[in-house]
Amino acid sequence: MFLSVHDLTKKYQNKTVLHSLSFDVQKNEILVVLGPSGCGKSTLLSCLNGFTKIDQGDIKLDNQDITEVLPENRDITTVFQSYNLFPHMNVLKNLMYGLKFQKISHADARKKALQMLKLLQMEPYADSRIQELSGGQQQRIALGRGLIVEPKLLLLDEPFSNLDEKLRLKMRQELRRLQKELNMTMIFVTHDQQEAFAIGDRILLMDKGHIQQISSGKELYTNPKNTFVLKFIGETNILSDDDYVRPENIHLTKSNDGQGIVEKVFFQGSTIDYRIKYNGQEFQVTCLNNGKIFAVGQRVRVDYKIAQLGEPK
Ligand SMILES: Nc1ncnc2c1ncn2[C@@H]1O[C@H](COP(=O)(O)OP(=O)(O)OP(=O)(O)O)[C@@H](O)[C@H]1O
Repeated sequence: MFLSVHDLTKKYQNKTVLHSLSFDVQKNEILVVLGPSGCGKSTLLSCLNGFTKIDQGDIKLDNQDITEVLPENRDITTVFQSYNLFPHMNVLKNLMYGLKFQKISHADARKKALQMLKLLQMEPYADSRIQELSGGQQQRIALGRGLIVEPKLLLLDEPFSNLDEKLRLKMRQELRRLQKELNMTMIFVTHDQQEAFAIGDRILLMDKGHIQQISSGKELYTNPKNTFVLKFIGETNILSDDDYVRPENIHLTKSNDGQGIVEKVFFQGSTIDYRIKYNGQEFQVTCLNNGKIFAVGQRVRVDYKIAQLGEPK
């Protein structure tokens, strides 16, 4: 395994915030760390890059035990939500800055920075001042500064959360493109599950410093291991301790003697969400908008197949 984390434990005073985490990351993989606010995502990154000392466990990167290695010698770079760009340097110089600590000539550093600008599709901005760039452009340069040093591992801590929705979607695709072109290994932290699905080869879902599940996004959604995963990922109708049905897996048919009653209609554009009262329980249902929209008070037949926790649907 390229990155191997074993039994990683972190305590602040007497409070354990990371509980014996063990996981691997393959070379050229993007692992997304997902979880609610305060679950320990940033602390985990900080333990990996070495800025936070761990209490227990070990970390191996590319066959080297880096548990006790100083941050600057770990060959790991972190890109943060705040861009941390230098306002007094132009775009090209900001990119070249990352190479300052590598033993390469000024001319080669400049050449590499120009190549990176090309890869980022920002060639016209080489001489621009940082303040002249939009938020998305600044984020792209911050990403470029992390990528240019070609670290063994690139850590990204909610890098797109300052961007508007449209730009965020674009940057997700951009990141995947850059990762493929540069063959990078990345760990990407987010609390946004759509972002996790879009970016991650696999997702490590965490809660209160414990790993709840590590798998592909599809597996996380269709085969949640426990109630936390089930409730955290997507919407769901819980029927009993282990039984549930996802809103899109409920089929409604107009029927005057149907046992379900439409209580609320939420028009979403391409889909329509309904709240249905059926069998003494409220159900959330998502239907494709095929032009036939049920009205509030309509009686409907309700069909679904029950899914069970921990079992493939
Ligand atoms: N320096 C510190 N001293 C004490 N407790 C800390 C410190 N840093 C983090 N914590 C605690 O560790 C836990 C995990 O925090 P962390 O910032 O890693 O969570 P997170 O998942 O990144 O949250 P968010 O999504 O809100 O950024 C929290 O309970 C936090 O209060």
